Amino acid sequence: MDLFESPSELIKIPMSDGDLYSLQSLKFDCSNEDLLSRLILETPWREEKITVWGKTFIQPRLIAWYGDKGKNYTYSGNKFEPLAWTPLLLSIKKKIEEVCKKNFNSVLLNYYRSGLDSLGFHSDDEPELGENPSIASLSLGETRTFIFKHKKNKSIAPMKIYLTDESLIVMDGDIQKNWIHGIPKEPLKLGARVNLTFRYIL
Ligand SMILES: O=C(O)CCC(=O)C(=O)O
Ligand SMILES: [Fe+2]
Repeated sequence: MDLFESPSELIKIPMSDGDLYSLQSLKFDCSNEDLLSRLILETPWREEKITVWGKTFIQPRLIAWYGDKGKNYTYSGNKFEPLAWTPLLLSIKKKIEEVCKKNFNSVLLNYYRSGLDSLGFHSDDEPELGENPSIASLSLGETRTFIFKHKKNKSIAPMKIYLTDESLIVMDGDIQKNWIHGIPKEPLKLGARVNLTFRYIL
């Protein structure tokens, strides 16, 4: 084995009450830069609304939902019928399934146009994901900060993870039951980021 080769397997990140894994760098057949620009250009991005305490806001990022036919999904009160898989997304899915040794049947794409885009704290605990879902999340482009906060135990400090270009994280086990996660705004960051979260819908 080449000692300087980056690991090709997921590494467990120590965390209480949940399972979190990461892989620093996942390479595809085309460069990750090409992948990022193709995803930005070729995806039919949607702006979604979210209603909080009776007030409706436009979510500060764009999204797109792909998956197997019939695998509908409710997210932030919005119901999604998935778009049909593209060859590009299927090839990314295949690679991620090999690394994770798991199958996925849907993917949510998030497009953060700049550091002004963000994602509010939430857990991915919708019933259609089942008891302890495995969610594999690929990052392309600008590094953004992923913050986990424990839901009940305030003595457990929040955890910060830097989601760098071409990194993969996998959330598993009880993580959605015990933690919320989000991506805060970082107004000084100008670069775009696309995130793909692969999920298995029952
Ligand atoms: O953009 C990210 O890395 C997080 C995405 C996420 O948590 C979600 O889509 O549920
Ligand atoms: Fe999430």
